[in-house]
Amino acid sequence: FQKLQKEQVVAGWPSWLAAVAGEAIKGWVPRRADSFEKLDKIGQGTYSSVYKARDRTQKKIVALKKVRFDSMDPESIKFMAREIVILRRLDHPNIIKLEGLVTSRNSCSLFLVFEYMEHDLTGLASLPSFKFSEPQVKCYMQQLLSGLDHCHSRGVLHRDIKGSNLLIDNHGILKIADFGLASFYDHHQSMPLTSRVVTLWYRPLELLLGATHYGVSVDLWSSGCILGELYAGKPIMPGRTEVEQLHKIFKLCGSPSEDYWRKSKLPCTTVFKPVQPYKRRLVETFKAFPPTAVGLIDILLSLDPAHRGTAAGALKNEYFTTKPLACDPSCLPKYPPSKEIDAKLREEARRREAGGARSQRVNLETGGQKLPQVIPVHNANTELVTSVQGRRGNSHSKSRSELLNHYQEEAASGFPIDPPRHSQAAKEVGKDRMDHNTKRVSHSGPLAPGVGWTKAGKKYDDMNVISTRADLSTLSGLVASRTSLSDDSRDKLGPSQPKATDQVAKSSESHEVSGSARRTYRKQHTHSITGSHQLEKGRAKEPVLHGHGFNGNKIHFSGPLLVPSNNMEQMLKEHDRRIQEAARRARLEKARLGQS
Ligand SMILES: Nc1ncnc2c1ncn2[C@@H]1O[C@H](COP(=O)(O)OP(=O)(O)OP(=O)(O)O)[C@@H](O)[C@H]1O
Repeated sequence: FQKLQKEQVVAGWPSWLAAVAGEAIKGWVPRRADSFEKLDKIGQGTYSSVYKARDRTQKKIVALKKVRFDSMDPESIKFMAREIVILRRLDHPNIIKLEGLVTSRNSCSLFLVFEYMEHDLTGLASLPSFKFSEPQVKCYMQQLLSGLDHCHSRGVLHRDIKGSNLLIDNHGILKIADFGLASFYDHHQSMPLTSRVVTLWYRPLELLLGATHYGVSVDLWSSGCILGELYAGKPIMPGRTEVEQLHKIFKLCGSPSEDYWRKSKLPCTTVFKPVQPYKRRLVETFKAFPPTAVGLIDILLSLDPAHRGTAAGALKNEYFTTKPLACDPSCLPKYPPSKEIDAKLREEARRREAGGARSQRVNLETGGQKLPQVIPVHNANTELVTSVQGRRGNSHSKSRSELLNHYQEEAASGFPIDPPRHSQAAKEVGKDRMDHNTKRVSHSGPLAPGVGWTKAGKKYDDMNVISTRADLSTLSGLVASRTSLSDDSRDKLGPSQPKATDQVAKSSESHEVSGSARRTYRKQHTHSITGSHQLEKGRAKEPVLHGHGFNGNKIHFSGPLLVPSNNMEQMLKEHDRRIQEAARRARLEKARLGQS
């Protein structure tokens, strides 16, 4: 082992990487930073900044993902390296290809080199002038499911399937990206995994109920949400909090059978089980969609994970065998470039945000025309970016720090790490990531305009038939929540980007449940709230679920754990009230900062 480590250092790898993540770099040599010319910043993730760059050696454009971690902390390195190990395990036309790593013996940073992808599904769906045709939706879904089938056949769960992680190149090829939350899994689901994965709107029931033994079905649920979204033109279950998400699932998919509740040993079932069952209304809600699409959505959004089938099975569904068939990717329209413009406008918005109330006044005075003056963009792209900016804001309640805390999962992943000696170290990593470094990002959002064949302009309501035409005005009201990032001065790939100072909404609390099921658990997650619902920077608490009170950061649950269904409505009202209260405080605070 030490010999291999030495060899890797000789090959040019930094010792901190070779020491703890040898498998991630095995057989590779690091690429030199000066063999790339950094162009635009095109993406900002929870644990990364992504740049468009020119590969001087290969003479092509690539994406460089600069991953953030603490090179002094082995756990942090191992966690980051898992993404690399997983990416290297995969090899499929519908999975993003990791082409190399950029670092050097004396460097503390690491860049992942990817093939460059011009678009993502969320961005394309946000194009106001485009509507996806049915063959096009089928084409994207086919590629998504093929990529997923490959992941699953190699023992990998993606665990964050959503439109912004589905990248699309200029030839119409879709590739699944962002394996930062991915994990290896065993088919028997014997090893526990964390339930704190998958962006909220795409998160299946069992994870919301705290499941720790799950499999490919979590990705299939997310795919069902994507399919529904592509037809509806908006996210089909856009919950703002976990409780609201559950409620949306119950209203659309019905509540689980008595048998499900009885058999499932999920931690939160007693808390969330409604007294009156909810009827499944999926078919009538989506009655404007083609029947075969509804049939597949119905399977993918099965409450029981076992009924969701497999990606391979979904590919054989009659949805794909009925005319109109999926088109060939090469037949898909060519879209205008958006990533750089998207990134520049985000940056511009950030600057304006940083300028506070004063610059807001300036924008008002100029009739909001400031942006196009700074960045000359094609009209269509201006619209595109507006809606893209909108759709990037979404409740993204994932916690990589919690993943980091989840040692069993690391073990299940097959990633070669030592068993934890003391869990506190990892907790500190998680804490550090949350508090000092990343604070997590809320991101991604709706896949905007739907296929658009019926009922234009119908108001969206969970219980109403969902319109198949997007209301873009609601989308552009979404606000992305971004992390405050510290730029690495050791970044050798060119001048560092200005610091992102977008608002971060963070929620962190521990719930203490008293009564027969007394237990304590911590959860930390981020909310990105739409429009005026921005949460204040700092700690915004989730609502009390059932007549319990806050005590500092703890919520004490006492009394019956069974929540009567009418309390769900009450609970949601309370949610809204708290969110609005937080938003009001945030506005006041912003105004105060603007004055000072
Ligand atoms: N190969 C690529 N080509 C073009 N753009 C890319 C590529 N990879 C990533 N991006 C852009 O960068 C963004 C962030 O990348 P990625 O999702 O991998 O990072 P992350 O830190 O894991 O983000 P997240 O917080 O969204 O999970 C993406 O949403 C995408 O827009």
